[in-house]
Amino acid sequence: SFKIDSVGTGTGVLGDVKSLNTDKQGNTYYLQDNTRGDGIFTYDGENVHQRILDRSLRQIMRYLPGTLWSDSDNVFNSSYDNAAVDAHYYAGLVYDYYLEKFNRDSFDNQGAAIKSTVHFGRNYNNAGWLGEPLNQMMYGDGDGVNWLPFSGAYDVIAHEITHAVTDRTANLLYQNQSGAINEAMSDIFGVLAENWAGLGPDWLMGEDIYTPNIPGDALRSLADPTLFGDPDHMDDFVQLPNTREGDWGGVHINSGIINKTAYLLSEGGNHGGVTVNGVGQDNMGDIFYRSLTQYLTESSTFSQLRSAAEQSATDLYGANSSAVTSVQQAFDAVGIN
Ligand SMILES: CCC(=O)Oc1c(C)cccc1C(=O)O
Ligand SMILES: [Ca+2]
Ligand SMILES: [Zn+2]
Repeated sequence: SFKIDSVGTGTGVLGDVKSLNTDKQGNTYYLQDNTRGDGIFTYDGENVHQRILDRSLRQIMRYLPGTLWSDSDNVFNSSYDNAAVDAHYYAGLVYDYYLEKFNRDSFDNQGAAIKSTVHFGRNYNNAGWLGEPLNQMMYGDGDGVNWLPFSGAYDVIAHEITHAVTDRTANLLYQNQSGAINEAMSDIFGVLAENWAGLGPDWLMGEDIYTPNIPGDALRSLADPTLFGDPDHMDDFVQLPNTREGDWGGVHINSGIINKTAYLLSEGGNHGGVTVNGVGQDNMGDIFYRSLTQYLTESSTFSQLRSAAEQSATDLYGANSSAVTSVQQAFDAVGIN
């Protein structure tokens, strides 16, 4: 069918109004943005019962991606619209971030369509990137106490899309140290994208949707992971079983050590008895992006990330550059050799 670009408006999870690229077919408007790559598509998961989600991915796949989001007047201002508005708008902004900062055309660098399903499950406290064969994001509505709808936070959406970037590049195995690097990459580019978009600047993850009744907290902090119980040094690496209950070896926990490394490399500081001279957010982002896309592999360890970052800084700024020294300082500060 022919694509008819149109521009609507919508109200997000936090009540902010934003313009949306939509597709007009007849007298119906769809959350289909034809202006970026092969398109950005937002679907309604219709709150298919939680029971289904607790079953296998096979069960879930029968219900995804759901129904392409439609509207009669191109004004997406009902409360049920809020999660879809943000999923659509922020996915576009993440597409723009990767294109502008790294000249990367969508997560596969070939303009892949970015698909998201909102209202996934019932009061579902979860968000995620569903890889092959679905290749899409899913966002739960949250329970309203611990979480607001997950697409309401730009850093969360950038976190999820970065999982797709990782899958198509280093493809870091989602367990133990490689999994913690996988998680840290999503947190790092989640924060960098949010700061780039002027929606920060902070070094927190998920602060806009986490515990709406408690101000100032977040899911994770990159500046000080220990604020929310995560380690910031190898001495405190948490050994957990490689099981769902063990967070696959603590991928969302030990990521704090790599998150701290990235924060120190960017902002500088004293940690673990080491002084780090910061290189700034842009240079840190370039070093981690090059590490992720040129040097890391699916089984990379923290130590191999250090080598990748040193090599990336050498490629970008020269062997004797201060940036290479800063990389060494940052990894020394968290005890990664
Ligand atoms: C900040 C985004 C995040 O961590 O999302 C997840 C949640 C809320 C639960 C389970 C997995 C993830 C993830 O994407 O790693
Ligand atoms: Ca944030
Ligand atoms: Zn993640």
